[in-house]
Amino acid sequence: MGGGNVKEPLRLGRILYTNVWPVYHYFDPSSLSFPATTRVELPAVLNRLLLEGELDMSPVSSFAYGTAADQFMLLPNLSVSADGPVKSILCFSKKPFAEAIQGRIALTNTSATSINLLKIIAEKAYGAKPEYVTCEPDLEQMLEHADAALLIGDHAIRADWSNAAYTVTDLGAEWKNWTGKSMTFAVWTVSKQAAARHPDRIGELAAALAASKRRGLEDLTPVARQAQAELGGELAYWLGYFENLNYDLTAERLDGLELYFRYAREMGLLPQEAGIEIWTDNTEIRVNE
Ligand SMILES: C=C(O[C@@H]1C=C(C(=O)O)C=C[C@H]1O)C(=O)O
Repeated sequence: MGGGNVKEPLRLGRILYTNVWPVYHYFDPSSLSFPATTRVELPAVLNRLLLEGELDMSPVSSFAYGTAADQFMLLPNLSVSADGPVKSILCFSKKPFAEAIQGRIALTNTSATSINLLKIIAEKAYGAKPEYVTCEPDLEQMLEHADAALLIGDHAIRADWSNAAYTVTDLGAEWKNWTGKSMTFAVWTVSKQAAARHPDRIGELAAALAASKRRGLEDLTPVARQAQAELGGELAYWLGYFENLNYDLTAERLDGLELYFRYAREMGLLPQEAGIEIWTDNTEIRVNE
């Protein structure tokens, strides 16, 4: 028997961006056998809420997990990853990328993984020493004061649709060209405390998300139609966008993520080694109360 108060809701987070929709399209928290609340927020907000103990399980920036990996575990086979271009982690510049990143870079305040990925690429791959400023995700304002601007998620997609004049650099593609590896931007992260208190709930939740993802990926058309209805664009764009993303957490994904963590550690962006721990049904010692 799992411990914990049965009336106490499980506090879930969900990323506001479209990129997670294939995982959630057939997920209905009200059909879980236990009460659950959901906060839908930008990644940077979810990162803070999870790290502060305000959420029990949420997809968060993989960088945020890396900052406190000892207190959290990852739900199996879930991520937002790309093996090459990602299409929504985009650096916009007026000059070619290699030149623009020598100057001042405006970083979206909605991200943690991608802003550090850009620092790693700029400094380690290009030997640049840029100046960074953190900004609201508004491309025109960002480029008023900077040589390059990084946007993620729907902010990047919308900016890409309406700003043909800029050089657009896809950081998933940059990472792949440089390292040969995939990049994992977000991971479904559960606090060890919640996993110990409610192992049965976490198991049921992981199964429900896995089932929703399986159905969502089986036929992406309903997901793409909803994205088109809510955000505009072509159906073919959204189908291509979702088909291109990876939602698994295989050995190949972990390999790419571990290299990212290693580089972040080497640059002093991460305070400590981040060992990756995956939740399984029997990870936790179950406390009988
Ligand atoms: C692919 C994406 O992945 C994301 C990037 C994140 C980050 O940079 O911290 C966090 C969550 C994901 O939404 C995207 O937002 O475009």
